[in-house]
Amino acid sequence: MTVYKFGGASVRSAGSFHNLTRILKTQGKEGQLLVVVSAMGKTTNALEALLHLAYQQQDFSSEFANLKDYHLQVLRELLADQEHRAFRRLEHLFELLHNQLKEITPNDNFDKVYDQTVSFGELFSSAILHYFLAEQGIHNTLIDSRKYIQTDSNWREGKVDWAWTERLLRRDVPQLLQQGLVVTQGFLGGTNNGLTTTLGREGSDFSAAIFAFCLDASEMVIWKDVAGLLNADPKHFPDTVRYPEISYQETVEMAYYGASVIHPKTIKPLANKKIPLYVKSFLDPEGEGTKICDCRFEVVAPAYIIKENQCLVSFGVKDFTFISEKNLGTIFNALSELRIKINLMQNSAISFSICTDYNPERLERLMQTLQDQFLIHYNTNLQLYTVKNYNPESIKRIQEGKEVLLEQRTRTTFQIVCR
Ligand SMILES: Nc1ncnc2c1ncn2[C@@H]1O[C@H](COP(=O)(O)OP(=O)(O)O)[C@@H](O)[C@H]1O
Ligand SMILES: N[C@@H](CC(=O)OP(=O)(O)O)C(=O)O
Repeated sequence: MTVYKFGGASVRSAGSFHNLTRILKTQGKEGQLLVVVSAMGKTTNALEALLHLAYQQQDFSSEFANLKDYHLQVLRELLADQEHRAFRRLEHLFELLHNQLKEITPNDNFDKVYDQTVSFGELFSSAILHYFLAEQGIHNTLIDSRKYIQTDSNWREGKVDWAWTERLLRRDVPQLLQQGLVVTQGFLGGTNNGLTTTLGREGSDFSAAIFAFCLDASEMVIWKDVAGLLNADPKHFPDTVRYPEISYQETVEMAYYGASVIHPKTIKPLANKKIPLYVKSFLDPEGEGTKICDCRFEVVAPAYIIKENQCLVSFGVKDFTFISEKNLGTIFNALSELRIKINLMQNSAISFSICTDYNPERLERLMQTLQDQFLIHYNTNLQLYTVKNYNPESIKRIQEGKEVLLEQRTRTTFQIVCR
């Protein structure tokens, strides 16, 4: 079987749903296909904004109405029968979202209500896709990924119970695939007591890889708005080159450093079973794209990766003793407790610095935890630039016009934290 993943950009309008259907009709492999879909366009951001308003007990009615209108309008454009039961289904889902938002109080665990709220984006899009494909003559079964991808209650980044997930998927999905296409949501999981979890922002690629792994897919395809995996984000670099074929290892490193085209957790399950991953363009479905597989191609072109919205935090000792392993242990424990991930780190005699994604709430809690023991300073609004397979020209290119706050290099990788 094959797994296809369509992200927000490929389902952002009625036209995109038509395009997706064309891809299924023309590119559809002989055999069985499971389609994983993300929330439409920027819906997850809109849901995050709604959640913040509700959490602060502010009025969210106009933002809610906008989101509902957007989805209903797409459905109206897709279905000729304006009385189709898909409308009732969508109305019902929005009612559930509204109830969820109304019940939120500032005392709730934010991360827990985040998952119960932000997950609606994929419930909306998958319902729309299910009804629309059926209308287009593509028989399909919609399954609820929250009932299959089992996680713990590590809200916003649920840890997958692989054995349980595999058992559930293998029990039900193979027979559904024999009857036709299976459609499901990316990004979502569920706990064993029926609560919703999410797998981390942009986690639908990872969802697709979980399905591919558990169902022994022969290949997985992620459909994007780019020609394949490129050596840089074309939104920031005008002269990119596409990798026709690249190894899992190169890709996982690029994803780790912040190449947002693939979620970093996607590669491991696929590599473990040597399932090839294709990155293809939904704008040019016939195009070759990129094959990511168990190969060892020499990568010649340097790869440029930018992580935005970075924060550089320095922990200094207060008494001129040197930074010790004990100090580092204290800092790492606090980071791990607060789920703050280090993107880059460096230590000197009397201080230790980390570069991390900027999250004001977590940073505030980090300060509270450690300020008695360390002098803590931080800078925000920074970027982390990484060049893999660098050469002197590529280093010059990324340093130009930047104020560099921290620099680090290995034999293959050059990184700067700058503004
Ligand atoms: N190395 C890269 N190669 C290709 N695209 C990249 C790369 N790095 C970042 N991108 C960006 O990733 C985007 C596609 O990923 P994303 O927006 O997450 O897709 P979706 O949400 O539709 O799954 C592209 O539009 C491009 O701007
Ligand atoms: N909708 C979720 C999950 C996701 O993966 O989306 P996309 O495939 O559009 O990046 C998010 O925006 O984080």
